[in-house]
Amino acid sequence: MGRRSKNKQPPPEALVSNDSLPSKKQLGKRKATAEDEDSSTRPIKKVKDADGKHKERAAQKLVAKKKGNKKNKGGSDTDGSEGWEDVEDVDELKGQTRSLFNDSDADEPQVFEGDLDDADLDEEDDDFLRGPAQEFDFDSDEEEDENTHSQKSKSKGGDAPSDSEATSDEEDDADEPVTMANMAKLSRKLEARAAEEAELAAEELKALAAAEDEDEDEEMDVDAPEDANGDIAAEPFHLPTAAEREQEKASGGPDVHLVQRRMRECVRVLSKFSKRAEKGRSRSEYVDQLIADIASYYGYNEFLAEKLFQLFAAIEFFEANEVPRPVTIRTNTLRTRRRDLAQALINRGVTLEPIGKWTNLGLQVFESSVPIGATPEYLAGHYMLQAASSFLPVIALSPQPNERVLDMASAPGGKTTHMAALMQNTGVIFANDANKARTKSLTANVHRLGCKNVVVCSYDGREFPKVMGGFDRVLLDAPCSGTGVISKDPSVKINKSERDFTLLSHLQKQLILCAIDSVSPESKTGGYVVYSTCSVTVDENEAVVDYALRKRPNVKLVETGLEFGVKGFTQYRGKTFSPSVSMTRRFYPHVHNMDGFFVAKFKVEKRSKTRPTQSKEEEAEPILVDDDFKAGVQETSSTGFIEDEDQPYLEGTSTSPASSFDTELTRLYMTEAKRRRMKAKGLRPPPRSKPPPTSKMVETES
Ligand SMILES: C[S@@+](CC[C@H](N)C(=O)[O-])C[C@H]1O[C@@H](n2cnc3c(N)ncnc32)[C@H](O)[C@@H]1O
Repeated sequence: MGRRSKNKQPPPEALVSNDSLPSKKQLGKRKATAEDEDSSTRPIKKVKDADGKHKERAAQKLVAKKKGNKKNKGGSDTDGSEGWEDVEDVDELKGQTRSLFNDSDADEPQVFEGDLDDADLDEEDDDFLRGPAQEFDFDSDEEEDENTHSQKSKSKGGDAPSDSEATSDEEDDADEPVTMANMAKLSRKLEARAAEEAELAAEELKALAAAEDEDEDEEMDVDAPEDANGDIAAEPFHLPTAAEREQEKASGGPDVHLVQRRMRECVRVLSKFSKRAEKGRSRSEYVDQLIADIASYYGYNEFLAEKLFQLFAAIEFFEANEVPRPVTIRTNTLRTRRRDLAQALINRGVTLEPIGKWTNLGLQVFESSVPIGATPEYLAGHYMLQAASSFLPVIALSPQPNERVLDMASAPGGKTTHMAALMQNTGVIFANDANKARTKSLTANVHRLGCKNVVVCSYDGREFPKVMGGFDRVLLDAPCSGTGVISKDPSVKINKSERDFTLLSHLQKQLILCAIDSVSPESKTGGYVVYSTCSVTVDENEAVVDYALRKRPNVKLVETGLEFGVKGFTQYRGKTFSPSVSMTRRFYPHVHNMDGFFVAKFKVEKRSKTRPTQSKEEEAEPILVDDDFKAGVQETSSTGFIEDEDQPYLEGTSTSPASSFDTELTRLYMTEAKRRRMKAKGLRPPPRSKPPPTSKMVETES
């Protein structure tokens, strides 16, 4: 029943500047092939090293490669770690794939802007991981950051710099005992030194990579690439023809080593297509082969492999999905303080550390001799087992004490209970979820964590604000495809089709308009909506946000207040979104070591009399809710979009739940009108059999 954590990964990397991408040092080594005897199964991937030292190793390796065997760019390396796919290979693939489309077709994916090597990653966080957790002094919640730094000082204290590196100041510091008084000073020094070191290392890596690239251009015979073991292959690489691919499929698919090599070769060719391509072969043939190999190697259906490859044009995302994300917990400040919780868990044999500077609630669990989901502290509601990414939308929404808040899709309540704590159990949170079965775990969490300001209810989110409205803030953590959480739920790799994305996007568009309409523009303290998903696709994120901006001219995007994350796309594969969409934030497993996530924050203002513009395309777009379409929605209605004629009813919506009877009558009336219109257009109207929502309030108080 409990969850036993054995997670040795670095903590979620949070201190990345908005436009930046991971540098080489972020990437670990992965065992790619060693255990894999059966060519039909893909290799088990393991993180070999996450102790924060890969930067040096990467640099050493580059030096070694440069000095010695330039041909050793493949599955094994020369330092005895046979079978470990080299960090740089993955990185190189990425570097190369980033440029794959530079001179490519018109529908070039807009991926990342900025230079990989410019990423300002705070490797310092990794240094936490080396110190024993028991040394942590969670002195006071107000001084979390200081404590964090002190731990760095402490763990670094035992790890004195080499003579050549240490400045006299640092030598002094190394001897100086850490006290409350000098902790901040020491910590600042250590940080400055670490930043300097990181900068130097990054520069060194850059220089070495550039030199290596040059050497490769000059010396490497492109017709004599290495095989999976890094040796020169007897045969030059040949891109299979369509007939050969068919033949390969018919004979049970290629050997995993061959797939690995082919992926590497395709990336290499695509990065310098005119120089390296086989005569008569097109770029798209290489791209197709690469996507097919990614699909078979990582176990995706080809549709999703292509969709995700278009988004990232790199394989790191796929790699990161093979590794579990860090186990993290959120302190429930309604019951305890983080330092007390940390101490209690440490006493039980749990090894943990603060997640990062951006949250003073989170702890990352590395190892535990007790099931982390069944400790007395867990049962007493001192914490919630919660992915770090799940903190983000609540931080962005920032609910205030005494406000009236709607959590439109809330089960199992990770974010609801976080909001209740931020609101100090004041005001009211309506925690809604369309799936009544899921409200059981929501209710259980609400009780366990001691939230007294939560009303659990179960409506289709699209029934708001007719059910109730006038909220100060609304969180819509929307149902989504889960492409950001593939490491947790690998079934996503094979069970998502194009139709799923189309239907999900429709549902999300419906929900977001209802979320916006549920907010009171007159709220004195708020007037905000946060939209979030655990998906990385543009259809479910920027396209939904942009749609809301077009359909609701009374809302605008505002900054999320999150210090990290990649900017949302303003252009993607021929689509252009509002420039303000760059204020949204994306989070990636391979960049931030947290689940893939998306967060957008809107400010809702008063409605003007002017009608929103509707393009021809939108007018023609019928919103059909398919009976078969579940997508995590088990109890949905099919009311479709709130149309312009809904406005009088929306504007008349009372903030009192008691008015829901009137609005329900209205809804039924509207549904009938809509059914008639759909029939007139030759469309199949949804079934009538939905029970009235007024019966759906769920008891929370025992
Ligand atoms: C991403 S999960 C929410 C997770 C939750 N916010 C948390 O932090 O624990 C999405 C939820 O949306 C619910 N859902 C799906 N369709 C819905 C709809 N039409 N209206 C309201 N909720 C819906 C699902 O049952 C699911 O629990």
